[in-house]
Amino acid sequence: MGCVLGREVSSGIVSESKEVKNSRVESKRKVEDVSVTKTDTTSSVVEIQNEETQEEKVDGDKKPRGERRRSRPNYKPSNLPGQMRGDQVAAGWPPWLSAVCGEALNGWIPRRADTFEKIDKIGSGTYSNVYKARDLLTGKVVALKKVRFDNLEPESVKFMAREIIILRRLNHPNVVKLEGLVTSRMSCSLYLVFEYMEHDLAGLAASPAVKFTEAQVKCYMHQLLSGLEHCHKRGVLHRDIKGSNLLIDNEGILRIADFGLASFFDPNNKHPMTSRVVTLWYRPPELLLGATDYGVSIDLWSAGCILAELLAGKPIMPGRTEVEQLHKIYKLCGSPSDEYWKKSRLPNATLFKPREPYKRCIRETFKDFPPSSLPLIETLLAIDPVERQTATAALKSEFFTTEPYACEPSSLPKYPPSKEMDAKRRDDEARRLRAASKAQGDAGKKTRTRERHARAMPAPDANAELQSNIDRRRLINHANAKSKSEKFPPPHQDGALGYTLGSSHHIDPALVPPDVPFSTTSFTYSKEPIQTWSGPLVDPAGVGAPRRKKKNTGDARGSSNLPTGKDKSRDTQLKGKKSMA
Ligand SMILES: Nc1ncnc2c1ncn2[C@@H]1O[C@H](COP(=O)(O)OP(=O)(O)OP(=O)(O)O)[C@@H](O)[C@H]1O
Repeated sequence: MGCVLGREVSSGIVSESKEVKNSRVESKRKVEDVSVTKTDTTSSVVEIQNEETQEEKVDGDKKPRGERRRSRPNYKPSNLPGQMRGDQVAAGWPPWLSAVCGEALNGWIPRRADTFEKIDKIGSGTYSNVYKARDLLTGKVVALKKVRFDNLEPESVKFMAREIIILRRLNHPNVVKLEGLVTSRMSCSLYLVFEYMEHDLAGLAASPAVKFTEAQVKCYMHQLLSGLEHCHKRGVLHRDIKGSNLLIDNEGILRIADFGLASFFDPNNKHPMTSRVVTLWYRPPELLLGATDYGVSIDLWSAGCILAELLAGKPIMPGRTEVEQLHKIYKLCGSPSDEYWKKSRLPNATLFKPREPYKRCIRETFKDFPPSSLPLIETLLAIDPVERQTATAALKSEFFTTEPYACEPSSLPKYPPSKEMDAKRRDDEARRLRAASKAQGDAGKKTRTRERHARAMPAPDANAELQSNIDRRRLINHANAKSKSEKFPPPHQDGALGYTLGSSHHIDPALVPPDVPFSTTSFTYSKEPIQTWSGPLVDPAGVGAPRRKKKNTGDARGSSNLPTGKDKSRDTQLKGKKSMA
């Protein structure tokens, strides 16, 4: 049975068992800002429990999967003394979880699955499914994020652990709050319990019925920057700020969610971190250029993209590939100054330095925006990360201190459900209708543009093009778990996990869009098979074939051996092959 322990569970945020209370766990370092309540409960059986039970039955008499695969419980922040770990297991936590994030479990006992009633599936992420559910102890509607362990690897477990540890360090009205964890001593499944949020900003922005006023944009941006300010003050970088990760409730409160890519950082004790984070459209230039030494400015860039997007009514830089993304950035924000190239020493600088500098044209492009927004956009979208300043500084900018002031969250309209998932459903429905009407000779062109701009390509898909130095084992492991590995950058490339940096990016010229005027002589060209995170090795014969030279067109500057139409279609096929696997 899923919940073998069958002990008392909490009704609220946290519950505390006798055992935990009496143990040394209690006397050890407490996670900040966690209130502890004690409740006695009974339980009733619901669907979630069945799911969990099934999983454990599959494992039969073997150890739970989490335990079996816990080959390297070496996640530093959680290396609890054995006694404490024992106490946590006695309190009902599975050993594998205690091993990787014991610190974050202190003061909590696991909630039982049978104390929740699943209502609906509301989202599905890279490594999780999210359900709307009712907490049977409180009657409150919550969101349950079920972490998928179908492809359990120590790395995935560590990333999940990091998310939990980070979430428990944060406590702010504009940051989603982890209210508890559902698991049991014998279970290898895990649900994160969150307050239920009805909307997300991407869904609202994509809704044809919604057009934000300046005061409303200020209200959302103020909340976003306040949440970011809190994260940054607590040494947390979010690393995936985008509309679909900004949840909004019916009271207009915005909370930053999805800390799956977040990491701790300490400006005084820097470690190299992976540059393969942040969804492409919101990714700052330094990450595209391979920076591994970065800080809060990466989140501020994303916030700048969101501010401009809310005012423009559509994403401002919807690149399809990393190269195209960088090109869009250069066209809007200008290319880096010589001084910046020199001081930044970015790994991909020589690959992406344009032959001619690009002029910055933010003010011209956004001339219809409220004048007070332009200095803030200029700051947040500065090419040099240092110039982006901080969330605290942004909150003091004239955008927020001039009329019309930010409206009160409670005065925001009550929107119908508008999750990104709802937008997807709308798109699917529109597509279905279009297909039907096309058959009658009427292709609904109007909705198409909006639909195409409505969602950012997730970081994983966008990144797939540049993965070449990934070890084969991970590659095969991830072939069936689309984009998961991108969500979980390899720990050996992420200083946040205490590993040293590993491979660097290899750029395949075949993947450069034809309108990008970078010097292709600076692209490395390899006959080695392209490896990606999201699929198997491609046919080396196809990849290594010599390319024909092609004349540059459009605004491309200088000669290029960028792919021809034929090359491109072959590359597209190759890419298709990769992602299909
Ligand atoms: N507290 C919540 N209330 C309501 N819906 C939520 C909540 N948390 C998450 N969701 C929904 O579930 C989706 C996936 O959640 P989340 O982004 O945390 O998972 P993920 O696996 O990290 O996803 P991704 O790969 O998209 O980053 C969200 O886009 C959102 O629509």
